[in-house]
Amino acid sequence: MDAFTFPSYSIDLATGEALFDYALTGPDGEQRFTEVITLPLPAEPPSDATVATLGRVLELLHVVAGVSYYKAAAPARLVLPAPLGAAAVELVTAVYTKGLAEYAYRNRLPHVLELRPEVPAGSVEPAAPLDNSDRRPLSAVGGGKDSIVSLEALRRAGFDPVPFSVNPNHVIVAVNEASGLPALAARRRIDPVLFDLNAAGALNGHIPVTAINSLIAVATAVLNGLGPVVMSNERSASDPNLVWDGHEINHQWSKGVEAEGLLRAALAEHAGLTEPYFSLLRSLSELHIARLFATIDRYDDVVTSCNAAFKLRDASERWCRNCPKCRFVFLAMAPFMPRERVVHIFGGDMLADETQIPGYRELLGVDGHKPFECVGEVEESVVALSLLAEQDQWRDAPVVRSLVDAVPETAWATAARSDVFTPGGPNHIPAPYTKTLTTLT
Ligand SMILES: CC(=O)N[C@H]1[C@@H](OP(=O)(O)OP(=O)(O)OC[C@H]2O[C@@H](n3ccc(=O)[nH]c3=O)[C@H](O)[C@@H]2O)O[C@H](CO)[C@@H](O)[C@@H]1O[C@H](C)C(=O)N[C@@H](C)C(=O)N[C@@H](CCC(=O)O)C(=O)O
Ligand SMILES: Nc1ncnc2c1ncn2[C@@H]1O[C@H](COP(=O)(O)OP(=O)(O)OP(=O)(O)O)[C@@H](O)[C@H]1O
Repeated sequence: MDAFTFPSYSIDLATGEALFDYALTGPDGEQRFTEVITLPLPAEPPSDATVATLGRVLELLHVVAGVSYYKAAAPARLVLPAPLGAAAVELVTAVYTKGLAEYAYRNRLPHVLELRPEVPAGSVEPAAPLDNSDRRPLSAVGGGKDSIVSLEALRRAGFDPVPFSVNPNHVIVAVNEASGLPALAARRRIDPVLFDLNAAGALNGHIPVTAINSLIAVATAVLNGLGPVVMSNERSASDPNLVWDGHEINHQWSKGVEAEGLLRAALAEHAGLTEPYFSLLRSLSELHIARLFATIDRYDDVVTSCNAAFKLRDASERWCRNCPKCRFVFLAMAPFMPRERVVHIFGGDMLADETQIPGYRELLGVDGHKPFECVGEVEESVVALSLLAEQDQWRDAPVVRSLVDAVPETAWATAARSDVFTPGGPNHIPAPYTKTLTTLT
C-alpha cells in the first residue's frame, strides 16, 4: 500500500453515532475501514455553538484514530483530509511517529519514525473560543488505581466529577458502582476487517490508545456541556523504554507530558477550547500514586490495573498475576498496606511466588530493559523493594529475599537519594485544581 487517507466522517446527533472512514490505497486497490464511535447524548439538544465545537474535536479524533488502521500496512504517505493549523499538524505528526514508535521498533520500520503528513493547502477558519473550565470535570476512569485516586481526590475537593469511560467493561462498571457516582460511557467499535487482516498476517503492534480515548472524552465533555477532562497519567509515563536509531521508544508515549501538551495546543487552536484536558497526577511517581491509593479502601474488591483484563477478546477476569503490570503494581502497593490487604486485592501473593523472580529482575533493572508496559521506573521499583526489606511482614517473603540479593549496590545508592515522593516535572494542572490531591493526604 502507498498511502493512507481519510475519506470522510459524519455524526448523527440523534443517536450520538459518529462514523470515521479510512482507506489504505495502492496499485492493487483499496482497503476501506469504518470505525464507529457512539457518544453519550445530553438531555437537551446541543446548541449550534456546541455542535460547531464538537465538529472541530471530531475532526482531530478522525485523524488521530486512524493509527489503528494505518499500522496494518505502514505506507509511506499519510494524506490528511483537510488543511490543519500548525499545532494540529504537530499533534498528528507526533501521534503517527512517537505514538507508533514501539510498533516501528518491533516491526523494524524506521520510516514510520520519520513520517510527515501531507496537509492539503488552504487555511482553517479560526474556532470560536469556548471556556468551559468552571464546569464539572469529566474524570476518565480506566478501572485501575490511578484513575481511582483522581476520582476520589476530585470528589473530596468538591469538584463533583463525572466518571467517564470508553467501552466500560465489567471492571470499570464495578469501579463506577463502588464510587456511587453516575457515569457516562462512550462506545467504540474498531472495524472487524482489521481483525481479519491481523489474522491473515497484516502488520500489527501497539498504538497510542490514550490519545484516542482522550479525544473521545473531550468530545463527550463538549457535547454534554461539561468541563475539563481529567486524566490520571503519571510522571514516569513520559520516560522512554529505550532509544533505537536515535529515537526514543516509549510504550506509554500518549500518556506522557509531551502528548498532553500537544493535545491541549491542538484543541485550543482547532476547537477553541481554553482548558480542555489535563492530568491531575502528572507530577507524581507511580509509587507515590500507590501510596495515595492505599488511603482509599472502598475500591479494594474491584480495582484492576492488569491490562489483560481490558483485552477486546479473551480478557482475564481481574489481575492475571503474571505480567509486568501486575508485578509492578503489587510491588508498589505492598509497602503501604497490610499484607492481607494487598493479597486480597490481587487474589494471591505475588511476592511469595518464586516464579515471578525473573520478571521482577527486569523491573528492577537487573536484567533486560524496562518492559513495554505501563510500569514505573527502575528507581521506583528499587525504592519499593527497599521499603519492603525494612518491614517484618515482607522481609522474609521469598521474592523479596531473592531480589534484595540481586540488586546492585549502585541501585541501592540511587534509591537512597531518590525523589520518588517529591512531586516534580512539568504539568498542565489549572490553578483551581492544584490543591486537589491534598484531600488524600
Ligand atoms: C489490552 C492490551 O493491552 N492490548 C494490547 C495488545 O492487544 P491484544 O491483541 O492482546 O488485545 P486487544 O487490546 O483486544 O486488541 C486486539 C487488536 O486490536 C488492535 N487495536 C486495539 C485497540 C485499538 O485502539 N486499536 C487497535 O488497532 C490491537 O493492535 C490488536 O491487534 O497488544 C497490542 C499490540 O501490542 C496493543 O496495541 C494492545 O493495546 C491496546 C491498544 C490497549 O488498549 N492497551 C492499553 C492497555 C495500553 O497499552 N495502555 C498503555 C498506554 C499506551 C498509550 O500511549 O496510550 C499503558 O497503559 O501503558
Ligand atoms: N476505557 C477507558 N476509558 C476512558 N479512559 C481510560 C480508559 N482506560 C484508561 N483510561 C484513562 O487513560 C489513562 C491511562 O490509563 P491507565 O490504564 O494507565 O490508568 P488506570 O486504569 O487509571 O490506572 P493503572 O495505571 O493502575 O492501570 C488514565 O487516565 C485512565 O483514566
